[in-house]
Amino acid sequence: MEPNRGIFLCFYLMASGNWVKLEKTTYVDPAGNTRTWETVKRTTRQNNTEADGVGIIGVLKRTLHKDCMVMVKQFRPPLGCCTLEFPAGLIDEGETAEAAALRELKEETGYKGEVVGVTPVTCLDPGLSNCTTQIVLVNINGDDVENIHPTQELGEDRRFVSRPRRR
Ligand SMILES: Nc1nc(=O)[nH]c2c1ncn2[C@H]1C[C@H](O)[C@@H](COP(=O)(O)OP(=O)(O)O)O1
Repeated sequence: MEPNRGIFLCFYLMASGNWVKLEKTTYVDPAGNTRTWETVKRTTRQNNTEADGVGIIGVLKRTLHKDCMVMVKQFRPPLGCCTLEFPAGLIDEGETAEAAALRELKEETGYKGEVVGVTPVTCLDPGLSNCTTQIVLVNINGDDVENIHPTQELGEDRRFVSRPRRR
């Protein structure tokens, strides 16, 4: 993202919940016109961090196997269905993006990884939200005994449970 932050005049709170809030942002555009924008913000962003969360590209490396990308299938209430996603999650108080990535990878996939790279802060939906993410590249040693039988530690509300097919 560019360092130029524009000129914000005020933020009018339209609605607020435990996790997100909706604001009307009054700002001056590059042509000098005063305008408004409806903006969604997370209420959970920690102090001293520019990123709300991390997305994790986890590469599973095993002897005599091709490298695999690790993805998680989980129920997502905003969509009302399950999605196949890169592991991801919010950064906790006092946590670095690297530490959040290793913690979330373990929670969501059961794998223990090693960070090999981190992107600058990115925004995936800047027309809607100021929500920001850092993508963390993680190698997973699939030959490591800790990674032979990984167990997901996702909350019950987000776990994907496969049901028997109807006949
Ligand atoms: N927008 C949200 N609404 C909620 O009602 N609850 C939410 C929102 N965003 C996050 N959460 C909750 C759900 C989880 O219990 C925790 C942690 O989520 P995390 O794993 O860090 O992030 P995601 O993978 O992006 O859900 O927060």
